[in-house]
Amino acid sequence: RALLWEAGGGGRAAGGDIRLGSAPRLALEPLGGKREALEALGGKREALEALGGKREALEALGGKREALEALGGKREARACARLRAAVRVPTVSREGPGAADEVALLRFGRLLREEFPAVFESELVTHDLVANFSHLLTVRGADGGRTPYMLTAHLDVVPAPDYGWDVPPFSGEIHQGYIYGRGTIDDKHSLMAILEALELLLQRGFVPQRTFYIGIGHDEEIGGDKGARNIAKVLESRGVKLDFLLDEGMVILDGVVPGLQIPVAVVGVSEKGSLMLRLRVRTETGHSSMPAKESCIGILSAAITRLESNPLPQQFGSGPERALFEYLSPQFNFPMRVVTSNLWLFGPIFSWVLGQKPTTNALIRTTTAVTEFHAGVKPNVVAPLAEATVNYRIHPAQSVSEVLRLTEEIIADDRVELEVLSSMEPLPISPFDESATGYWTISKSITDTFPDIVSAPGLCIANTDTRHYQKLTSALYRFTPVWNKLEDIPRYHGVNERISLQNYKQTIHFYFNLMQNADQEEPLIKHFHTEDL
Ligand SMILES: CCCCCCCC/C=C\CCCCCCCC(=O)N[C@@H](Cc1c[nH]c2ccccc12)C(=O)O
Ligand SMILES: [Zn+2]
Ligand SMILES: [Zn+2]
Repeated sequence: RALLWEAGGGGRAAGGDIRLGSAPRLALEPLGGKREALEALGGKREALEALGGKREALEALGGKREALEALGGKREARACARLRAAVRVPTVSREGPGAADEVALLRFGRLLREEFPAVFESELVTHDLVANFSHLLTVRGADGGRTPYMLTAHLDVVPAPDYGWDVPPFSGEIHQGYIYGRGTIDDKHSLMAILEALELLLQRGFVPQRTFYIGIGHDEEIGGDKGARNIAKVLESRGVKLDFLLDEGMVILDGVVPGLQIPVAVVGVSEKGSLMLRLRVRTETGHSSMPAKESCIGILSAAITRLESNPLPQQFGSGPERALFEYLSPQFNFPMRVVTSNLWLFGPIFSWVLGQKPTTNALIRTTTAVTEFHAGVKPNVVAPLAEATVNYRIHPAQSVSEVLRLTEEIIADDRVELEVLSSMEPLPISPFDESATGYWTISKSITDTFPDIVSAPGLCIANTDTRHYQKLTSALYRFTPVWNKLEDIPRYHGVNERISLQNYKQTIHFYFNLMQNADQEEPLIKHFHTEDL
């Protein structure tokens, strides 16, 4: 069937080729494959209509030939279309009971089955649906004697109100060489890239030596208690032990680490703990013409001010952040190289420097974030109740109970009640020494994909599903190869979340390399190379 693509609207012609108004060749050449490319754009006529016309479509591609070259060919164009389709399914997780969009979750499951036929129809692959919406894939290896490993990702996303976005957050639009939308870096890029890599390898006749699992949770953004927790239980009930597990987490940082001249891929070998604390003050209510000296709002505000002006003590040197800077030391510019190679001497001053910016401050201490404040009922009523939420992310050198004790000391006011909403201790440090095969498999796959960057172990400052898998392995790693400049960091859970076409292609290559590297005993040799893709 042919498509008619006229300026100002689409329509289907009775026969013939794709028609593109006044400049057909110009548009078709960069598309490099007519129908396939248009299909790759995500659904023929609908996609073109969504793109809104010839000029808009080309603009959406962000520079015609350049954008398609960035995609690198039909295969990449299809992969890109699949990620865009994934973004268009609004698998939003919200706090509270019954808040999951079950229709979207089911639709997403169907999308995976339809888009990755080689995976879902392979005799090597078993698919388990877990807790209705999560997925566990078992890819059976030829050598049953080798310890399996696991890749994990999540299919849910945080909410994305339209406000502030350059394009609608669930449109998956391409703009100037980037795919925009909620989930493009957290975490649909990783989930789709894992399946793209497996699909490609299976199409090429790849039979893994060792079994591996792919776990896809559906509620990571609200703690993973249904998805990842039950995937882990299924594996535990089967007696599975893992060599290592790789989940989302840390990323490639370019220009984020002060003084570092080259980009660094930080592999999270530990993860901060978390404490969600409700602060509550109750006072007598009544007519606002006769207020008491202090209101619950004033008392709670003062407590919060004390918490914010007394950050918890820095812990530099007692967690994995030290290893990060020691690994990276040769790559720093002159004064920083001296500092980072003599941390025994410069540790305190370096720690002070790190404490000046939110991104690096998060590495060295338990952070205190006041995230909610509610109080008052009416302008002329003395408020009976003021409540706030504080979210601590706990440095591995501290514990939940220590943070609670310090909070009480800092607030020093019995009128402020504390209620623990949820808590989790920091996760242990996973091995990254020479014998840590998981760490080195990930590290080698980073180097294979990005020859010009360094990788280093570090601390994951946010939380992931990995804690649910602790009974299966003590080698838990957190990394996806998303390339971040400093200005990109607020895109996580923020507006204009996006991934470049080039970076998405690299993400697929990373997992493609990893699935082969994971099979190798020393030396690591691959059969299929990304140049063949
Ligand atoms: C020199 C290094 C500088 C460091 C710079 C750091 C830059 C970090 C860049 C990106 C961070 C990306 C984080 C991605 C993983 C995010 C996972 C996530 O969003 N988790 C949520 C939800 C969550 C999951 N489990 C729990 C448990 C307890 C609380 C919340 C959650 C989150 O962490 O809030
Ligand atoms: Zn995530
Ligand atoms: Zn997230």
